[in-house]
Amino acid sequence: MIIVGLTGGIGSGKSTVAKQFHEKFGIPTYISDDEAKLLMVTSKEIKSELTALFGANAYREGVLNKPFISDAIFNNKTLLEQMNAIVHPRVAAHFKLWVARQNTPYVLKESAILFESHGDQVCDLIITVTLDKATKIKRIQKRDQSSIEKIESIMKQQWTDQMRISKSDYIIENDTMQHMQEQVNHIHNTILNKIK
Ligand SMILES: CC(C)(COP(=O)(O)OP(=O)(O)OC[C@H]1O[C@@H](n2cnc3c(N)ncnc32)[C@H](O)[C@@H]1O)[C@@H](O)C(=O)NCCC(=O)NCCS
Ligand SMILES: Nc1ncnc2c1ncn2[C@@H]1O[C@H](COP(=O)(O)OP(=O)(O)OP(=O)(O)O)[C@@H](O)[C@H]1O
Repeated sequence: MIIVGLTGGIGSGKSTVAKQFHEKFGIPTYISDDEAKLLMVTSKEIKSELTALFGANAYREGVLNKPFISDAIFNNKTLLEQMNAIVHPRVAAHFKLWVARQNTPYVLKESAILFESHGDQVCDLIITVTLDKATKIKRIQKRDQSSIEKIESIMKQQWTDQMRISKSDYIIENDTMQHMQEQVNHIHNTILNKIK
């Protein structure tokens, strides 16, 4: 079995693309952000280390205090890196266990920060989802009413599309659903042929 990384900046459409691979072709998809968030509330070690890093406000009644953490990290690279150093090694270990349970020709590991977190090192192939900045912002705001300032501060902490593209095997331009689906079909068939 091979591991295919699926990355792209905030709002590029990674989750939507991952859903296509899963629903159309039954490819197991590991959504790193969802798994990270789950581990951040279920792992005693992560909870205590995040509480030591951010203080008692990190959690409210056992629930991650997202607005507080978001405000703290997205304008503070050092703090972001400290949080990542607590969370990401645990996500990597969890991913390894998950992969061992799968039984398909390939699996997808979806992460906005695949390269930044060095998750690309366990991937055999990498797909980057691209989209122009203005459309990304429009779609994010429609999805979750984030402010432009918040979106821009997150974008600044992530790699650019150019950097991702230079290290990727396949690119999906997510301009329209139909175009995206055509590219997903093509890439799925190409990967299957490659590993035959
Ligand atoms: C910081 C948190 C609490 C902010 O939550 P909030 O609901 O305000 O924002 P949301 O989760 O929608 O994140 C918005 C976007 O930020 C980006 N993002 C999230 N975590 C990170 C990170 N560690 N580094 C860079 N970008 C990130 C993603 O593109 C994400 O879609 C939350 O994102 C979180 O718990 N992040 C840690 C988990 C993680 O590292 N995920 C990244 C992929 S593994
Ligand atoms: N081709 C498309 N046409 C129109 N809307 C789309 C398309 N692809 C995705 N979207 C919408 O754009 C928004 C962002 O997509 P999605 O949540 O998949 O992005 P993401 O890259 O996973 O984002 P994040 O990094 O923030 O988690 C969603 O509301 C989604 O429904």
